Amino acid sequence: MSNLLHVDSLGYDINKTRNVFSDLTFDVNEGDVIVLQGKSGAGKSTLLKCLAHLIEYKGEVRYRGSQPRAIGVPSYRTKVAYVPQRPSLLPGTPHDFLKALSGFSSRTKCAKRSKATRDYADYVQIGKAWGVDEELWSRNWSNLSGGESQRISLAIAVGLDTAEVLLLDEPTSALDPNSTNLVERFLLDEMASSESELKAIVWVTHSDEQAQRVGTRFLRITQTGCEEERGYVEP
Ligand SMILES: Nc1ncnc2c1ncn2[C@@H]1O[C@H](COP(=O)(O)OP(=O)(O)OP(=O)(O)O)[C@@H](O)[C@H]1O
Repeated sequence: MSNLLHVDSLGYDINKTRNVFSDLTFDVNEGDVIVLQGKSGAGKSTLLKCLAHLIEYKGEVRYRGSQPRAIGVPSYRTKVAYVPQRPSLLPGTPHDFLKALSGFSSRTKCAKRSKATRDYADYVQIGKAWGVDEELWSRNWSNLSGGESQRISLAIAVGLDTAEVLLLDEPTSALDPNSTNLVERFLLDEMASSESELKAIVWVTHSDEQAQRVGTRFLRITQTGCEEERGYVEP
């Protein structure tokens, strides 16, 4: 299986003083669903942000052998995409957001099946499969529930279909068991489909059951490094 991300001696300090983690070295390969483990505050969300090149870090991350800056950070982020646990409060509606996103040239260039220009209806369809009513796409983000905005953000990330690696931060934390099941199934089907760009997921979850259902690898991070576990272990 080909290597997608190589993470070498990655470290993150808050304000250059407090060390959150250091010396994280691991690979993300095609077919991996890596469940990130670590106690609360260990830096799981921070690690995802580093991998998405959203915050400054020490060490190196390479995507298919190249550094994000060499690829161009906006293009890199279309290939290695971060979906936050709680979408930051965006202006306007999800529909407005999609229109703005579709206009970014980095996305248009990367789209294999012209999904950057795919119909609004296609995204709505993905959302519908997860129980998101069409009407919600035209509602202001600020008036959506946590679970609604979480599913819509994920539907947008998956629908764009430019990312080979998705970085998911507790993607179903606000969902009921049925919606959780639908989202998990959809993501694993996308991973298995040769039509989809998606080739690997780094997944943060606090659910033991979910970790067992979706994980193919289990990586524990600590302040001083990371290690592979045989399965999910409660922090
Ligand atoms: N901007 C920031 N300023 C100060 N401290 C921060 C900042 N961002 C994160 N931290 C701290 O860094 C540490 C790692 O946070 P992070 O959210 O990555 O942990 P986590 O493992 O995802 O936690 P949880 O499992 O509770 O979601 C925490 O101690 C957090 O308080």
